[in-house]
Amino acid sequence: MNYNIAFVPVRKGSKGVSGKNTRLLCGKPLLCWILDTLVQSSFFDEIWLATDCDETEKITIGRYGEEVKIYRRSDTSATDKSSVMEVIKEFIFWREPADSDWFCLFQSTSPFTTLGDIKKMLEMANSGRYDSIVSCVRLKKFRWSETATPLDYSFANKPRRQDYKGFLVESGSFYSASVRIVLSEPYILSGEVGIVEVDSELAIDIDEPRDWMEAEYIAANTILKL
Ligand SMILES: CC(=O)N[C@H]1[C@H]([C@H](O)[C@H](O)CO)O[C@](O)(C(=O)O)C[C@@H]1O
Repeated sequence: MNYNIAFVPVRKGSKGVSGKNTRLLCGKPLLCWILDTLVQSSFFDEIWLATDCDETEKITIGRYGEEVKIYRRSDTSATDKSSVMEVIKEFIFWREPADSDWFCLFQSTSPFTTLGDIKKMLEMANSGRYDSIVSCVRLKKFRWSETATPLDYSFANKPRRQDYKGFLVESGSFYSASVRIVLSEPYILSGEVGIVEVDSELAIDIDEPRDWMEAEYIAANTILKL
């Protein structure tokens, strides 16, 4: 069994939807949707929130106590230009987990990540077949090239949507890898990559105000009705 570390980075200066992590999505701060799921899962040996923001820290301590640990990320890893790898590497240099530990990044902007998706990802991790794992969603759209050529069919043989397999797109929900990969490679995905295909109805990645409205719709009409 791997030693599993869940890591959720947030920052106060988020653009697109301002203050989104503390904003209430159907009555619950956005950040708490993924943290609730991680805590309820009991799949993780450690759950970390990496933040530069007092308010997210306060909400997290108040709701989860010791169950979610706080990592105060540096200002340099929390600018508009910072890549997520900066805060991940900063955290790992500080925390010094074992090379064989399994590091799981969850984006709070995908609040409807399910226990089933996480279980599948950790089972794949435990199988020892993968160096890293990413969540993807299947889209049944027909892509076109910039030079006006259809990429997914020929004019002579266009499939019906029901018969079309579609293609996979990163959902943004989670990314995971052994600590060895995270430390030695430029990106969290590397080596033999496994894919967890997640439900396209739930796999939102909140970036723009329009995404927030869609998330509210999904929360009200799907999640809270389950
Ligand atoms: C792990 C990772 O790569 N995260 C990146 C995500 C995903 O690429 C996106 O959520 C996929 O949908 O995009 C950003 O938030 C963005 O471009 O603003 C930057 C962030 O570093």
